[in-house]
Amino acid sequence: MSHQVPEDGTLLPLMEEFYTIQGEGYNTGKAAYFIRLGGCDVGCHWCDVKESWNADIHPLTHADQIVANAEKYPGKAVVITGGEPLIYNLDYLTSQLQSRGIKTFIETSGAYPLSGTWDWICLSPKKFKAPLPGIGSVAGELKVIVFNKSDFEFAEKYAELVSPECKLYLQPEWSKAKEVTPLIIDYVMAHPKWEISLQTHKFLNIP
Ligand SMILES: C[S@@+](CC[C@H](N)C(=O)[O-])C[C@H]1O[C@@H](n2cnc3c(N)ncnc32)[C@H](O)[C@@H]1O
Ligand SMILES: Nc1nc2[nH]cc(C(=O)O)c2c(=O)[nH]1
Ligand code: SF4
Ligand SMILES: [Mg+2]
Repeated sequence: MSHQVPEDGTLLPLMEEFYTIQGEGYNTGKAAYFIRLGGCDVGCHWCDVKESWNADIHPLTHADQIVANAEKYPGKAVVITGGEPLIYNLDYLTSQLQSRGIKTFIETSGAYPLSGTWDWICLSPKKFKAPLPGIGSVAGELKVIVFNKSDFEFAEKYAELVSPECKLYLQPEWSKAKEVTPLIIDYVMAHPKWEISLQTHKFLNIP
């Protein structure tokens, strides 16, 4: 049975939600409630959450319920991730969160139209399905995953498309970290507009 997700954004396929510490990028170290929506067709072969790809196995959940769950925690920030969260209309969910004083952060590939109102946008572009034009100018951070050395050139291409204030991160692909981390270290020292981002939650053994 395939989901019919209403276009008003009131029902969303929810894979999981958990309170943890943002492990990656600019907001690393901050407590946040994670909302992971199911569904993604970008197809990164190294994706660390392939269980999210099929939206149909994740229950349609009312956005009001998600907001009520998020509100229980003292950390007043949520990270909306997936899957690819921009497959869905996030206007209702984010406006409800913000009206309760909760900051809205998103992790996205940018491959779908931007919806929602955001306090922070992390754009992580992919070779497998390019971001739509426009999201670069509103991203607070660009976080490129480095799987091999061709990804440095890919990263520079997107660095030209983001705003001058956008933070620039290179993050090792987890399974290739042993090989690519030394390359990233050298690259950042030679091109210091870039910073390294590590998936610190995986070292801390937290979700
Ligand atoms: C699982 S994705 C979900 C959000 C969205 N689909 C995206 O790709 O930005 C969350 C973040 O994890 C990164 N990521 C996914 N698999 C990874 C891996 N194997 N190693 C390092 N980062 C990874 C993505 O690039 C993205 O920044
Ligand atoms: N702690 C923690 N930080 C994260 N930052 C981005 C994540 C994601 O999967 O989107 C993630 C995640 O899964 N856990
Ligand atoms: S876009 Fe994100 S969720 Fe989709 S396959 Fe790539 S890393 Fe995984
Ligand atoms: Mg993750």
